[in-house]
Amino acid sequence: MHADRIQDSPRPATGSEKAGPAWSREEFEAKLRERGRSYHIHHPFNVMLNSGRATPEQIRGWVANRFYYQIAIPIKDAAVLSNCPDQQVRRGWVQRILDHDGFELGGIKDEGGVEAWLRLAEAVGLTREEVRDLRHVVPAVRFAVDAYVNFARRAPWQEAVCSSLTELFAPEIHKQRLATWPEHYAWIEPAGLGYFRNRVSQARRDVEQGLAITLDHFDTRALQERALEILQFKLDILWAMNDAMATRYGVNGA
Ligand SMILES: O=C(O)c1cc(C(=O)O)c2c(n1)C(=O)C(=O)c1cc(C(=O)O)[nH]c1-2
Repeated sequence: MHADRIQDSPRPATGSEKAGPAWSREEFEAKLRERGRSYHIHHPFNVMLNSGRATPEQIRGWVANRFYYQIAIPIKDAAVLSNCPDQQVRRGWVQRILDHDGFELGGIKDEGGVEAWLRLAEAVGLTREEVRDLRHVVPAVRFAVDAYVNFARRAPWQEAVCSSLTELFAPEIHKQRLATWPEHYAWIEPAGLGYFRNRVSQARRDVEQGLAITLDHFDTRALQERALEILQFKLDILWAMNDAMATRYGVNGA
């Protein structure tokens, strides 16, 4: 992981000649998207889950461990808000907290993503209690997730925004689950997959905002390279979570 380098390195010089000229917005966006090659969609543990080779125990292990990520996301987003002096950005960003924590306002009620994840947990045969008390969360998953929250607390808010850009690649992984799980895991109640359905459109909207901020802020070559490093740090967090789950629950061969 690159956490130490990201958190403790000095800020890069802006406009440094050594770094070369800034990439155009299109080139920069393409470089960010290229990093999708190290998204956890390619991790052997995830490939196992989505190709139908996982046992119920492995699926339960994944759902229970991922819950720790789910509850960390709104805390991470609150950290971004707390560091951000731009009202317009906060107005957009606050939606992410509502997406996960839910809300009840003017007669409209949305239970939110954390609740949807608990429904997924029940659909795969876990109790809400054993998920909420985090008894199944393996230490390295906890450390990886905590590294993300701590980064968002300590980094300039634009860097924390940039670190959310793994969401560029998330609609694909959610769509993959929706396409493969009902066929491979008929024992899972389909209503339990609602979380993945909701996230396809929510992630697209998140990415629109996160990408616009990143393309605007990281506008020298040195800053653009730093943005790539931050994105890689976050990709590594997701990869490390999968490594930890693979170690605990095993990976079945093809
Ligand atoms: O299931 C996944 O593979 C996956 C990955 C990611 C991601 O790329 O960080 C997120 C989500 N799901 C997700 O559901 C979600 O709400 C989310 C928020 C964020 C973020 O960094 O702010 N990432 C993700």
